[in-house]
Amino acid sequence: MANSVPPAVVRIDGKEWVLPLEVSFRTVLDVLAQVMPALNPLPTAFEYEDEDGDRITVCSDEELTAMISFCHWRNRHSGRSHPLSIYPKAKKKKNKLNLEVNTRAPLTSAGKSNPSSSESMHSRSGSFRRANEKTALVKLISEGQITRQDLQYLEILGHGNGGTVYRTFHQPSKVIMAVKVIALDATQEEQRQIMAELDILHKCDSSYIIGFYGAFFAENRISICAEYMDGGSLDGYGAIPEPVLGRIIVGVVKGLNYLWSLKIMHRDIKPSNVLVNTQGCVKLCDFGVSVQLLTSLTKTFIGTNAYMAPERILGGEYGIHSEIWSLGLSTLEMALGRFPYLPEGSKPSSLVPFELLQCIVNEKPPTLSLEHFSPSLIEFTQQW
Ligand SMILES: Nc1ncnc2c1ncn2[C@@H]1O[C@H](COP(=O)(O)OP(=O)(O)OP(=O)(O)O)[C@@H](O)[C@H]1O
Repeated sequence: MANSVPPAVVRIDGKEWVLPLEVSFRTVLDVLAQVMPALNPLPTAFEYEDEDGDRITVCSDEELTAMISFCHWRNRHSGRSHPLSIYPKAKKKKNKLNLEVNTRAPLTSAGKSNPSSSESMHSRSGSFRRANEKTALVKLISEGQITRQDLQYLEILGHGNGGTVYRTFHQPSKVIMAVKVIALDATQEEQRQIMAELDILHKCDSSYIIGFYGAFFAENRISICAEYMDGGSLDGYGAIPEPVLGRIIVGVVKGLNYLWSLKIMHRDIKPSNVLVNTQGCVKLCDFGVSVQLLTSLTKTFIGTNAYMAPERILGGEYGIHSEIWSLGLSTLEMALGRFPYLPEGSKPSSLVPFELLQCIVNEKPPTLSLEHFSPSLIEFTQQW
């Protein structure tokens, strides 16, 4: 079938190249190296500018697909083939966990070093990434709701208490996303309320919060479509070295601070709800924006949350102090590589034994030893 959309064309060092169908990221890097033979070191990624002039980094086939979607979108709007300039880029070094660590102060949008936020995990490549996601989001929202027919489930990323998360390809936008499918016992009215409450996620705009693409009900299941994080959740990394952990915690605290500024409580802080990607971004997911969704989930939820603060176990009021407890316990778990109340090698199951809850309520909170950790990390984990 003839395609009426002008093809995607890139401009490399003044030369134009019509991107072949099914072009791979590797091929684009090879072409870059051929067109610009003086490049040293060889590029491992490249950049382009989006419609706001933000630089977007491409370092995978998925990101190349997003760039091509952007070219097509721009061509459709202008009605002509609009070459997109791309620029070679050498990638930063990665650490043992494959997380990119930004050791310099991050750059402001004006490109200057910002000393006041030198603790930030959010590197400039993180902001490129965010702009990339923003383009995808704007495109998705302008093209309407996501439906089941648009989704191609690729693999299971994990199972939680309420549902299953799939790495999923959204055909119309060519975006890879994470779709969480939860079986729910909710009436039509409750479903309508959940959708209305989830709407606030469209307004969340922080580099420390997972991007939200949309949600839909099909039969008695809700599918929540969110940004895919290729590093997964932090429950799978074992003991995280302190310099990396420090930066992760900065990201988590910034994410929580952002949610609290919107009067949203997370309500489920734990390592499996902190996601990372290979760009070095740290983002929070699974926070409780929908009261109705939480209510419907408790109808099917069995077990107890092992990260609950003592006052919550005792039926007291939930507040920021309860979130701080869960943050502290999660920090201990990520530092030790095991749930701090349980002996080495074991994981807290969803069905937490009564003795564990008793222990949380009655015993002194666990601590880190000075032998293995810095005084500042120890002090941080004792702020509950
Ligand atoms: N956006 C995402 N990108 C990549 N992986 C994800 C994403 N969201 C979830 N996952 C993976 O799927 C797993 C299951 O997630 P889910 O939210 O269902 O459960 P959980 O947080 O592990 O447990 P619970 O349901 O008890 O909160 C996570 O542990 C994580 O590894």
